[in-house]
Amino acid sequence: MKTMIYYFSATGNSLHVARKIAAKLEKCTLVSIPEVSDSGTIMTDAERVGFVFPTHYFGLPPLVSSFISRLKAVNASYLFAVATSGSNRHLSSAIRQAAMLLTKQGYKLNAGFHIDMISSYTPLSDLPPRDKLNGKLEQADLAIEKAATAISIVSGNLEAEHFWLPFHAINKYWQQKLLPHAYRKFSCTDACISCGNCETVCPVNNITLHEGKPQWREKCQECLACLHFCPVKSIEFGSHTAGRKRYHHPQITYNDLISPKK
Ligand SMILES: Cc1cc2nc3c(=O)[nH]c(=O)nc-3n(C[C@H](O)[C@H](O)[C@H](O)COP(=O)(O)O)c2cc1C
Repeated sequence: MKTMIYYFSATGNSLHVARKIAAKLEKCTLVSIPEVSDSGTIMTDAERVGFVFPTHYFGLPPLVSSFISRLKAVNASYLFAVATSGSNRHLSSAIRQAAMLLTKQGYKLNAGFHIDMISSYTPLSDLPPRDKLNGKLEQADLAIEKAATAISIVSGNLEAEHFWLPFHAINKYWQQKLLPHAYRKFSCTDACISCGNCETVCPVNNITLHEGKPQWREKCQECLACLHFCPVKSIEFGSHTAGRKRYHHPQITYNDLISPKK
């Protein structure tokens, strides 16, 4: 069964999940959503089509919603979505949102999974200590294995999202009212070594170096890849990230996340 998995990942959690699922399937291709986001309609003739993405503000990242709305999966008989997150699975509308977008396109979401991992949203809370972090990722690997098995046997397992409507509303508010101004909250300290990693790792090419220092424009998705992959921790977002740890999934590197076009 020909399979296509479209993923978006800023700090590697979702890419790790996408790779683990792909390893269980024959004839599976992984495609980075930002890589194809500039094209209009996205066509695929795969029979099994999946989406793997982080939960952003209790729902879908806008890049992912826009992508799903433009997909033409002409032969698809099984569609699945996997949302990675940093906290409790019930506080999300991501799978429901993906299902609604697909319904609008005339498709049915057959399976949806939440994988609790490590939160990349360090403006809210710092990372756990290393042993706790590793333990959480081990638990996540078990959940990924279960989801991958279900997907490999085309099981129709759609995980419930209780009270999804308020979270859907929060996600829309963030997308419409807060996200357009998010880029203004980034700053760069004197520790910056002008390496350009932030510019290269930004999935939407929203950062340029000006006199050696990063400048953020309006297209920001608030994914925080720039902050987490700065080798000298010189990038801050708002006033709470200073002194907090940086994160990427231990099995995913900076090179795995940068676009081959760069
Ligand atoms: C802007 C933003 C908002 C987030 N919102 C949530 C959230 O509402 N609930 C949650 O559990 N995790 C949230 N997270 C954490 C991510 O969903 C989680 O760390 C995810 O696995 C990151 O995936 P990635 O490494 O593939 O980017 C948020 C992260 C970011 C950057």
